[in-house]
Amino acid sequence: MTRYLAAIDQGTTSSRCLVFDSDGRIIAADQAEHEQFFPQPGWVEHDPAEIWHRVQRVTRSALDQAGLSRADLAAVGITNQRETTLLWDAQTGEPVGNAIVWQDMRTDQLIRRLAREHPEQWWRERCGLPLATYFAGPKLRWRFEQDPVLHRRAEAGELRFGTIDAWLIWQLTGEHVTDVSNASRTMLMNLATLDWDDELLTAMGVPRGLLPRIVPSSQVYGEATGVLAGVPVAGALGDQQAALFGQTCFNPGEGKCTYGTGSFLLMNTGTAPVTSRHGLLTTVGYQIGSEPPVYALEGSIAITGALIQWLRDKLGIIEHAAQINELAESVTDNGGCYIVPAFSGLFAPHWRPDARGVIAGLTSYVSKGHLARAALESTAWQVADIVAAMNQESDLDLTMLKVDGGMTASELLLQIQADLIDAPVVRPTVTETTGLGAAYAAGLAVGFWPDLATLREKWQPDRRWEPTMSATEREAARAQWRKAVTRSLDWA
Ligand SMILES: Nc1ncnc2c1ncn2[C@@H]1O[C@H](COP(=O)(O)OP(=O)(O)O)[C@@H](O)[C@H]1O
Ligand SMILES: O=P(O)(O)OC[C@H](O)CO
Repeated sequence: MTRYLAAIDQGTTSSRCLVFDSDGRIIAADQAEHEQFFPQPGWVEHDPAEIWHRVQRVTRSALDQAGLSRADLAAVGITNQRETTLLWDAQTGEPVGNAIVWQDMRTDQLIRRLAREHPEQWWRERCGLPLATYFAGPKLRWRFEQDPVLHRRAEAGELRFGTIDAWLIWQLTGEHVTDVSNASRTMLMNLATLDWDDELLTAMGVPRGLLPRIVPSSQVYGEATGVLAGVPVAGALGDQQAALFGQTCFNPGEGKCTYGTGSFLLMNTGTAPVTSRHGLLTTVGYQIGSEPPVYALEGSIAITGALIQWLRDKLGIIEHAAQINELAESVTDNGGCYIVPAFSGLFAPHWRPDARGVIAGLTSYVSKGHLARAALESTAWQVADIVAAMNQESDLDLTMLKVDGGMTASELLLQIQADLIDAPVVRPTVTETTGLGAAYAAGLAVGFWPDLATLREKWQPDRRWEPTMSATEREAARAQWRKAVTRSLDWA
């Protein structure tokens, strides 16, 4: 009997496989990191073959841990780091070079050229995204400009393009498809038609024959071979959209923030896309089968947990990420110190590739405790800026923020967050919402769960943080934070 669902969560630093029971509880999980390649400053690459090996390994071992065989699985869902771009050979299936990761900034100059070819508004109207190094389309054009032979091969139909979802589905089933939430991050898909847009393809120099077929987020794409032989591959979502789904944000105005290496706040805006005027992205949230798509507004932040890793690995002021909290609790405030971790420029709502990190307000009074507190505050301030932009954007005010991701182990961070957004912050019992969302999408497609209402019933709060800070105190601190942000600009 098939009583379980598997989710493959292929993230920026690691790949996970999670096995869920019908109540949405995790019964087994395994995780493996893959190598990060930094061939030049600002460049980040992954080896697609290594990723596929890691995915197979964690899938096998999660099933072993649970004492299950693949016949026990009703379906598998895929969720993935988004925007990361790769090419493979259509015949052999071998990757052609490394994947260019979403954080990679090599397309900076190209982006400036693209901005001269078409104004910002032209891009936004079609794909809902600002021109930025972040997205897949510019990465693809960069590869073709660097290597005209590659471009000729693409035009001759010898290559396949995909984001990580498409790569994994291709490996598992041999189908060349991408889910609509991932496609909405390429700058190649038209947000209204949900098809590849001829004007965008011409602007990016991308031949249509290279591209996967765009499919709903919840649908059977094919049957797996190999490690999951016979299991329907039945759902795929970009990882942040999967977390939105796993947090059951099914109604307009419901939103979540996932705090990991970076942080990503998405708010469901319903079945019509909302064009951002305040530096957010318009993206597809999810699409269930033949139902209309659900859109979301997103604020993407490149560096949050990665700052804690930097304090650990490069400054050595802590040994383990969790120690940041003890250190931050050893002081009562930030001692006047603000950190703006613009290591890869600033993403939403600023979109400033020229920004670089700053520590502002240093005096000889500042201790490592103050730095630790400023580091947690920098995460909360960046998210608060997104919440402010979200609330300006539409009449769907976020009245409560659902949170998840590795950094939500920090209760201090979540209290600071509630204070800075002046709204409650709620952490659910299952914080692996990304994997859960992918499992939900796959489970709906095969009838394992009947409907969204059933999924919503499974969401349980674990803990809630209420704001305690006075408005005067918050606005004074916000003014300091904003000043620190201006100091980070126009550096690179
Ligand atoms: N107890 C903690 N307090 C604060 N930050 C933490 C804690 N534990 C982990 N982190 C941070 O959370 C991040 C890992 O979260 P995770 O959701 O696994 O990230 P990702 O999916 O992006 O790899 C790391 O950047 C780490 O610095
Ligand atoms: O893999 P994560 O969790 O760092 O998420 C990365 C995002 O999908 C980038 O858009």
